[in-house]
Amino acid sequence: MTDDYLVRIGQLIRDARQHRGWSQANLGQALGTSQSAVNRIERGHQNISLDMIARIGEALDSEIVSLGYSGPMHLRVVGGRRLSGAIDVKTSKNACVALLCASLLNSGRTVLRRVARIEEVFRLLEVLNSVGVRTRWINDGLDLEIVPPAELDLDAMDQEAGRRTRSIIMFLGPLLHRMDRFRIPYAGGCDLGTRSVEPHMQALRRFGLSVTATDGVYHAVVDRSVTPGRPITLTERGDTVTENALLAAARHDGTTVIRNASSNYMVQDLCFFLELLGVTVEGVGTTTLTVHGVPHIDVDVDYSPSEDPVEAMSLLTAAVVTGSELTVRRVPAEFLDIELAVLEEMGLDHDRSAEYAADNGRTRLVDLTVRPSKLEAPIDKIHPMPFPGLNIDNVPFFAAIAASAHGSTLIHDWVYDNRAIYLTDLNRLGGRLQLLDPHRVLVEGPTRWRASEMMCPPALRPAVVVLLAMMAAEGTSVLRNVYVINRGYEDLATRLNSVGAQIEIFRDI
Ligand SMILES: CC(=O)N[C@H]1[C@@H](OP(=O)(O)OP(=O)(O)OC[C@H]2O[C@@H](n3ccc(=O)[nH]c3=O)[C@H](O)[C@@H]2O)O[C@H](CO)[C@@H](O)[C@@H]1O
Ligand SMILES: C=C(OP(=O)(O)O)C(=O)O
Repeated sequence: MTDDYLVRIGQLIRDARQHRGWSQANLGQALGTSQSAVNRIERGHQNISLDMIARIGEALDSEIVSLGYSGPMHLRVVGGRRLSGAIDVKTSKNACVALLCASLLNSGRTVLRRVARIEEVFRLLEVLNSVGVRTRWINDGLDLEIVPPAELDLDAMDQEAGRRTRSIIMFLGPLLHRMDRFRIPYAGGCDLGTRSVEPHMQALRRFGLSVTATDGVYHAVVDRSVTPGRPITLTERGDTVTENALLAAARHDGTTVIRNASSNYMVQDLCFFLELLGVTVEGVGTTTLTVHGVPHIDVDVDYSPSEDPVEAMSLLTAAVVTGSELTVRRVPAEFLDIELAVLEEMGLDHDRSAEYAADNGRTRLVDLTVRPSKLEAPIDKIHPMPFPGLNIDNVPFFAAIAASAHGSTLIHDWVYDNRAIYLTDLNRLGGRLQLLDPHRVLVEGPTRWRASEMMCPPALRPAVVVLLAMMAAEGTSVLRNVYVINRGYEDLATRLNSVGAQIEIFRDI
């Protein structure tokens, strides 16, 4: 291997080690070697065999390099290019995964229109297929047809696929109506620090579900003599917990009141879908949902999930950081109200079209044209709140936007333990972000972005933010192992290229 390769491999190893939170000594110990040997490897001063690379990858739980086409996908970004034209927002990951789980309530055929072809959906489809649900892409791969079997074979479940998504937790609500005992794997998803499932258990206990967790598996038992009775008050106004409670209430023979419910976009999509299944949901868009369930659902149903506000925010951010004029079409503006108000205060020059209805007939969309603007840092901190507050998943995009603005911006992500930390990866690209504590980042702008080569942070939104900053940086950057981006965005590189970006997809060796 040439010295250059040794240096690059060394950098990848250092990145992977730091992402794991390990010191060189920790890695040395795991490999049965010394800290100084690890130091030499990371600086590219030590010849290293493929076998050693594989061992390091295993120790760090990260594929450093891989052989063959199916290895991790990387992006090579030629930055500093202006974007132009128009780009459409796709349907949301978070509604699609909830609707896939909801299809388990129905004995009939479910068709979901324009489902985003993303890894998170693929994982859930693998799980559904493994337990006997027939799914196929129809209409040239645009739409998804789902037909459940009379009996699910949960013992055959693809545990590996299940463990890679947090959404598997939303099997609990539908399954408790189908069987008295069952097992599902622990919920996974982005590495954002501890994410409690306790609120789910607290809500579903009211439907007679008790769960014990051992060896990576939830063992669920249902006591059918237990019914919710009085209103269920959620201890957290979380999205998936609200969805799980809705899924359980949908086939409960009676009325269930859910208080402190999330009224966020994916919950609304689920409510509209449940209505098509014959379930009545009062209070959609509010924090109290009253569900009139139906014990047996056997209908052929056809639903169009709405557009993704977080993807819309990502595309708007792409325009802002590259100083471009870009039209983002099909933006679910009602779920970006605060974000747009803040951007307006910061000085973003933009136009909105008149509103029009999404294909579900309910969600309101607009086309937004963003123009190059001289942005000022916002006076107040950026912080998320459950809807109708600023969307939790949109907070990371404000780090890139704040870095483009004049002045300092405080970003307070109180929600996740790790997500704000990953934003400091922007410093590798010339950003000036100071981590004040695990939840608060101070961003100084404006930024002269510079190209760099780095690993994707293991969290979806920070990873996209890094990609967007690479698009703004003059020169060629490399972003390695972008599975986490593909988890939530369909063909992002190709679609950004269609409006003027230059991003090449490649794999190792
Ligand atoms: C598949 C899906 O839809 N995923 C979304 C969903 O995940 P999900 O519903 O799984 O979110 P979590 O349950 O992990 O909640 C996110 C975090 O917020 C905290 N929390 C939440 C509500 C609350 O009232 N108080 C509180 O403290 C939780 O403890 C947790 O730390 O919602 C998250 C928060 O919007 C989004 O980032 C995810 O994209
Ligand atoms: C945190 C996210 O997703 P998930 O709940 O699927 O991990 C996200 O969409 O940013």
